[in-house]
Amino acid sequence: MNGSASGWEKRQLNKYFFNTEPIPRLSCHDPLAEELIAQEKPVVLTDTKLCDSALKWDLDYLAENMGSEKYMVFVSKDNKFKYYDEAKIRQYSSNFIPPTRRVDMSFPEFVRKLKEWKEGDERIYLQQGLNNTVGQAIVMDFLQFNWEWLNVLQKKNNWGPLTSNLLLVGMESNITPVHYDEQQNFFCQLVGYKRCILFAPEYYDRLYPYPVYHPHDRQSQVDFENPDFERFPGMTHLEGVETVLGPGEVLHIPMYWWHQIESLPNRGHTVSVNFWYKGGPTEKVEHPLKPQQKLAVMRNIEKMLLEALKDPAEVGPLLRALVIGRYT
Ligand SMILES: CC1(C)c2ccccc2-c2ccc(C[C@@H](CC(=O)O)C(=O)C(=O)O)cc21
Ligand SMILES: [Zn+2]
Repeated sequence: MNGSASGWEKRQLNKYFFNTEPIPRLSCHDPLAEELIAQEKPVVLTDTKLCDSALKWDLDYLAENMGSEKYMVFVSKDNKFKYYDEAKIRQYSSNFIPPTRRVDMSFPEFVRKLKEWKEGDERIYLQQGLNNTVGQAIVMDFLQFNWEWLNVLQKKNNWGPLTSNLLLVGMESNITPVHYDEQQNFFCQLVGYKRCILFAPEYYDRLYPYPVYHPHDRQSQVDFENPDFERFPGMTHLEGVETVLGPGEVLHIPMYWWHQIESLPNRGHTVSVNFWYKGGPTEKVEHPLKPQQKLAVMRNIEKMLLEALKDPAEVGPLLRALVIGRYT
């Protein structure tokens, strides 16, 4: 199954309160594909062969070849794996309780836990940067990725350097809640199926990101399964795009685009690799600014105000005094 989930498969997906349109699915040879990437719009590329050498990365192969290193595994009491910035926990005065905890374990140990898992147990999600500590066979597969295709796109779009490749091995039904990243992302699905729901960057006024100083910076405060429309009224106008990504398919998640990623229920564990690139420099600033640029401006204002006021509790009142009755 991929992309246009058929009837019974659609019923398998969580039903949310917002509508979505399908993300275009194109061949990487279709000029429209590169056009959408240049316009910073999401697109599924069905035939890049980007990670074909890794389509064999099933649990046994990875356990066999991921060396005896310990890998970063997140553990959650429910099926949500919300990112949090450990560095910000210390600065953030109030008592922040991390929603997941980090455990380091060897790959064979991770596979055993996956296979022994039963309803009610904590869920696990392996997230590990691909680096030279992984086994020789994995490095060989990695070197056979379709780098020339990626390098051409990187140059055409004037992106910065590739900063990291994350290897992700998750359980069916695991959810990474809606958030944005400040990098361009090519997201490759290798094993299993992931539902990817995306929202345009201008929806920052409908997805209510946490304050920048909060450990959950860049995450939405909204819980799609339990939406609080009183607290977050902008959600009622939310509209997204989505796709179900299958093995061998690549989704471009443009920088600042919100995304929620769900390993499909009852379709087995998932293996993905992502490619994060720094965004390119902004040549000449044109007005009106793009939503992505406005988001960057708002993040800088928050940081400056915090630097000036020190106490996060003073930021809201000052911004209200600045805006209400004057800019509203
Ligand atoms: C949830 C998790 C494991 C995590 C925990 C703690 C710190 C960071 C992260 C982190 C970062 C990226 C992903 C991959 C992907 C989402 C997905 O595929 O689930 C995604 O959002 C992207 O590629 O941009 C997943 C995670
Ligand atoms: Zn992300």
